[in-house]
Amino acid sequence: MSVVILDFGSQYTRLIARRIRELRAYSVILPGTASLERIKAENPQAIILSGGPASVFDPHSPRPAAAVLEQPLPTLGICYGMQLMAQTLGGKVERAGRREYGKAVLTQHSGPLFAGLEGELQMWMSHSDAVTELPPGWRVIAQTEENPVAGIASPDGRTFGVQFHPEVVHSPKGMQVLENFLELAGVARDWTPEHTLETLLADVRAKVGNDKVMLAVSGGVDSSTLALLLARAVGDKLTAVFVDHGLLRLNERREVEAALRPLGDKNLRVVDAAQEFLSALRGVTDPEQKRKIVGREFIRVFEREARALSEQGYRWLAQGTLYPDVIESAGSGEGSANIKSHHNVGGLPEDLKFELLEPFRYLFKDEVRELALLLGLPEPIRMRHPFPGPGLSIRILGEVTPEKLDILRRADDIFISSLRDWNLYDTVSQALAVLTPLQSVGVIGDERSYGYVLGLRAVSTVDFMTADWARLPLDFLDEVARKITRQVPEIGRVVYDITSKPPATIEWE
Ligand SMILES: Nc1ncnc2c1ncn2[C@@H]1O[C@H](COP(=O)(O)OP(=O)(O)OP(=O)(O)O)[C@@H](O)[C@H]1O
Ligand SMILES: O=c1[nH]c(=O)c2[nH+]cn([C@@H]3O[C@H](COP(=O)(O)O)[C@@H](O)[C@H]3O)c2[nH]1
Ligand SMILES: NC(=O)CC[C@H](N)C(=O)O
Ligand SMILES: [Mg+2]
Repeated sequence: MSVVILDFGSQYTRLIARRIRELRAYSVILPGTASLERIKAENPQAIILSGGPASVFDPHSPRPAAAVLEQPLPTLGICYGMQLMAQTLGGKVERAGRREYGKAVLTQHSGPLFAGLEGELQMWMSHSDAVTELPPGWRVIAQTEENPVAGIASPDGRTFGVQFHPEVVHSPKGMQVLENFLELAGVARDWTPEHTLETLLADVRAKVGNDKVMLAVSGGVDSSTLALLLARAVGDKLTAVFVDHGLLRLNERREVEAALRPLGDKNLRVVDAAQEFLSALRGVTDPEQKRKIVGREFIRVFEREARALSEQGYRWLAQGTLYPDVIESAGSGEGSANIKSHHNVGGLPEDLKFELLEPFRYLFKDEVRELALLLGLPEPIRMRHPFPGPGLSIRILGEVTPEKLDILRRADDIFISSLRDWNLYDTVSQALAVLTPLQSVGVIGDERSYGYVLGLRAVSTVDFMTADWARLPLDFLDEVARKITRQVPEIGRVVYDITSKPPATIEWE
């Protein structure tokens, strides 16, 4: 039993799948052009047509097989999906007089798709085409000020189209719309994180067979959860490698080694590669170049270890890659833009000798944390703030030098330990310090000083795709700034970053 999501290239297709999982239903994403037989093979109870960048006027735009829209299963078309439905079934789509982008308000809505939702509803829109005539017998079920056809229902009341995107967080009641659709369609709601875990275990076993797996493990939640999953799936075919690239935080290597000890000495390798990383980064200031260098150096270390450890070599390199890493690196194959090359995706060298094993590639951080709970990952690692693979190299703006690493380590440690002392660590999703190349003038003991500007950043977020800056108490920030300028004399000024994502990202590079 499943919900089949037909993908027409929307940025949000994976988000639709994620929402369906959150509603405890099982979903499968297929290409928008999949045949009806292929769809039927998934035993669907309902179908969702995603949005997409194409326009239904374009003769080359992707279309569902003709029979798909004529079959009787309950279907929800979102944006481009709704436009496809309307056009194919005898209605009309036209270029809208005014585009709708961003927040829109449904001034009117009616019927079971909006059950439990009263009054005006804010929904996120992103379209320039609009349905202007309905297929015979269909009804309008939602309108905005700009758009008289923001939602439509079929004559049998089981198939719907919505011009807005119920799957994004900026549609605060969008989940209710999706849930209503699943209810109306009678979709089974018994898909739990336990099921996800079983599916991942089975997939890994089927893929790996008798081959050996090298796991890149960082002590972060994603790769540590993956370590437990792989240990369960493939047992002693697994070797975990933790790389100390010289870009770790104060005491981090010791802490990570202690945390990973349960994997067993035999299955864990800690590699000191600081010299290689630092010399490869020498003189480099461009953020993308730094990321690519780190990505390449990581792989060179894994290749070397693989050769040293086993004659037959390792076929698989496992990484704790998540979907946001993939989207931001434009590796999703869905036409999204390159925001930054995550070292583990867009930063990989082209001549990679491993096959990648990335079971979490389509999951989001909070979903991995759910799996971590099931697998018994200790709480401090499960709730640890993320720390990017390129480490402090992307938190030192400009060139990375040993001196700057030392300054940043001491400052970062004061910030993070103060968060713990004030019991604030768990109230934010991620916190970090950034060393800028700026220097500014100050006065200490009547003398002029000239020190670096340090940025502090703390954010709250669920999926790390969007984030808001954390409203940390002013007394806390005051204490941290005093401590840092007192204990790290190279820093002359401390600033707090009050930018959300978007428009900024969480890291500064
Ligand atoms: N120092 C490291 N040694 C070995 N592998 C690493 C290291 N840092 C990162 N990686 C690999 O890169 C992947 C992506 O890093 P990322 O920081 O996003 O995930 P994580 O460290 O597992 O979790 P978190 O996001 O909580 O830090 C990791 O899952 C891991 O496979
Ligand atoms: O392993 C990683 N390799 C990378 O290259 C990388 N870049 C960003 N991040 C982390 O991803 C999340 C979103 O970050 P941004 O808002 O800065 O894009 C935040 O949690 C970042 O810390 C990375 N993690
Ligand atoms: N987000 C979408 O699905 C957009 C659909 C179509 N490209 C439009 O502009 O209307
Ligand atoms: Mg990490």
